[in-house]
Amino acid sequence: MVYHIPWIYVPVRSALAIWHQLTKSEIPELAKASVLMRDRSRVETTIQAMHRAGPDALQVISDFDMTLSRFAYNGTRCPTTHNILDNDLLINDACKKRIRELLNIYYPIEIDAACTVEEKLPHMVEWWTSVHELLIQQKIRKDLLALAVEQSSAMLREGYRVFFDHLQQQQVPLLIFSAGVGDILEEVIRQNHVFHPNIHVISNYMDFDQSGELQAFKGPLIHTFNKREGALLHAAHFRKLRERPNVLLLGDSLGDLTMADGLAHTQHTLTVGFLNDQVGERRESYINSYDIVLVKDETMDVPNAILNYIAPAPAK
Ligand SMILES: Nc1ccn([C@@H]2O[C@H](COP(=O)(O)O)[C@@H](O)[C@H]2O)c(=O)n1
Repeated sequence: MVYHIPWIYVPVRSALAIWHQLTKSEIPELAKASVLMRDRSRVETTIQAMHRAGPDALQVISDFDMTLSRFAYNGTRCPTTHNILDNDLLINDACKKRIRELLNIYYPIEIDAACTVEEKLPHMVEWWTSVHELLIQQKIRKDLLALAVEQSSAMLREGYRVFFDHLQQQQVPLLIFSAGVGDILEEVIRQNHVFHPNIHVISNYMDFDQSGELQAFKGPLIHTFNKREGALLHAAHFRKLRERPNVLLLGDSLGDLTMADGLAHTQHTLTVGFLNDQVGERRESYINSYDIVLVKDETMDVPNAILNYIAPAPAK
């Protein structure tokens, strides 16, 4: 005969219900329509563990283009850091035309859900290399970069100030790991007044000659799908942060998931992926790869709410 012991099962059930309720009430943003999760329980358990460990155990690693910066505003695409260079101040019409042709050839490959990373790799190297060579031929002037950023329609995601300021106040290190152009991304965050001392940038930096003209790009090329190699090359940076084993990782490409590969030891990692483009085709792979997927969400609401729970601002 099987006896049901309700006083065992009922409390377990209600404990689970309270658990879900707790996270829902602490982070109601997770119930936004734009949020998709493959395994809500894993997300909740990870967030709770990171909350218990607190801000001193945390570091944030984020991609820049289309992750911290907006993908679109009022239905119009916002520029990437490379696209910001598409300005009469910096390059001539023939160069603009060629860079746009290359974008039309290679961007569809970058986001093609039917293509493997291995298949994409040579194309990404070709794209970045060709564009950088074109930019070098233009002898872009360093002193005009700030003006080009000012004249561009680049925008950081809604809620960016809370994100940057909160991390700075809580002294949580923010690594911005970008396959874009480092000089430009720094200028974008500087002009938005959020280039705080807790920020470290790994990116493609321009090398200017003595007269201030672009002569090369520094260091090994970083493209969307080789961030793992880039992370391993910057082992010294990651070693400095070994006392912070919990990682909040933000990206917009599956390649961004390797940005934390330079860390020797991690305890808890929560990955948040912005799915901006080709949503239908890429939804499944994003849900299978990121813990939280934000579909066509131009805000920092969810990362901000998670950070506010993991690393709450001290009560005033
Ligand atoms: N010539 C190029 C090359 C790349 N892009 C885009 O920039 C993004 C940079 O990568 P993040 O790691 O910062 O996301 C990438 O997604 C490319 O689509 C470009 O616009 N022009």
